[in-house]
Amino acid sequence: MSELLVSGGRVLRPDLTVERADVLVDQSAGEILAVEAPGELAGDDELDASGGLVIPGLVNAHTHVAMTLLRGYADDKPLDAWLQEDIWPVEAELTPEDVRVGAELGLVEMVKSGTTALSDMYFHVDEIAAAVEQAGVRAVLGHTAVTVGKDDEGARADVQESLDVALELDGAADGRVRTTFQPHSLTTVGEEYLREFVPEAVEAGLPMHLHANETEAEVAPIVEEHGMRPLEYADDVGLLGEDTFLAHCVHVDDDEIDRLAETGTGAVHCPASNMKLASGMAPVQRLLDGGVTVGLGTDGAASNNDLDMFDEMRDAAMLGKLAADDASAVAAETVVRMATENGADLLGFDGGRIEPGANADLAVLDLDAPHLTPAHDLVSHLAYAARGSDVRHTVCDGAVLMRDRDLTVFDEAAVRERASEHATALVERAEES
Ligand SMILES: CSC[C@H]1O[C@@H](n2cnc3c(O)ncnc32)[C@H](O)[C@@H]1O
Ligand SMILES: [Zn+2]
Repeated sequence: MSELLVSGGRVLRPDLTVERADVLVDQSAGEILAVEAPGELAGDDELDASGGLVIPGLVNAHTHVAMTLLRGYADDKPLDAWLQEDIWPVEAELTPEDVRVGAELGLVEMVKSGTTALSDMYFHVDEIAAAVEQAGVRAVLGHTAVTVGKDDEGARADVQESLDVALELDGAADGRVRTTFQPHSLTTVGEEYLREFVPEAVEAGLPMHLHANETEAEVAPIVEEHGMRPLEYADDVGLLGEDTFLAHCVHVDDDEIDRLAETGTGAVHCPASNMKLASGMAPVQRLLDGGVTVGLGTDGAASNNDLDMFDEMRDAAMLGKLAADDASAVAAETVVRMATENGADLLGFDGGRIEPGANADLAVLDLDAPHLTPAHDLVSHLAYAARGSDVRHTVCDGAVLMRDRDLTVFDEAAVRERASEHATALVERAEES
């Protein structure tokens, strides 16, 4: 058994206290073995955490990792126009290789900013799974089905593919890949397909991940067509439950919050995307107070425009206060929990905390920086002051993915160069078509 010692630093404990301690990792089992006072433990290999803070690896609970190729391609538009005028036309030109390269770039960015787990919605999912396997992170993947604009045969094939991919890929990358059934949203997948396929997904035991209640504009057509609020409709077609999490949940009323809590359905807050697309302010504190598990996600790099979960924590805390008109809402501890244990809960991974028996998914933050001085409160720093670039080491499943900011899993320069080439060629193809 090979053991890794993360030594000399301070450790963020599950109760969000900070103590000086060393962390011993069983690299073959991918588990944390012990957290003990400095000097008590020894390992075969060592990661120097002196002057640093050991935190659980961050969990990006809603993203489209391959959309890094579209970073900065279309800005300053609301969701509907952004998708229909810009994003969907260029995505129609994406090749499997583009998706692989875009996913690699996104995973490089994630590992460099301390993210060790993600939940992704996209297509050409084999390519994303291959990139995840190489990156060494954990991921919940799936093929996202859209039926609007397709004939019945095309629509059914797309939803069937979502089921098939979820069943086939589950457990890939030595169990680091799990899967979800993914209707894109309540307005982009027709009712007949939801009524037919959702029970099949439930019967197969598949968790579900979809966009819901993201913009005001998508609520009215659902009420008009189905005579119910979106989440009443989602419940009616069988989408809500303990194995479902919904991205966004911006425009939810009190009854819908109760419904999420009663069914055990999770929510993923994506503050940067909601601000950039002017989708609205999610009632995060009300969701949490109502008993909903809320994780945190960046959404894709085309609506953010980065995949840095430290940014996301800061945005969530700031926007949460504005939404609640209360400076005590969505406090520092809350966003740290959202980005760690809540995200791990939603994704079904036994992580998000530094304690014996938990997955050995962690990041070491370098505190030796002007913007992290003085150190009155390190939880405050995580939420409000730290940046992804402060991460010194990243470990997932016991493996060191980044040591002293050098990636062990990818040739970063080569990934960036290939991604730039693919992004340029992709946009040229889209302009020609
Ligand atoms: C068909 S794969 C997933 C699909 O979702 C699109 N997407 C990216 N961000 C959002 C968002 O905030 N709301 C809805 N859909 C989004 C992405 O471009 C892919 O087409
Ligand atoms: Zn999304």
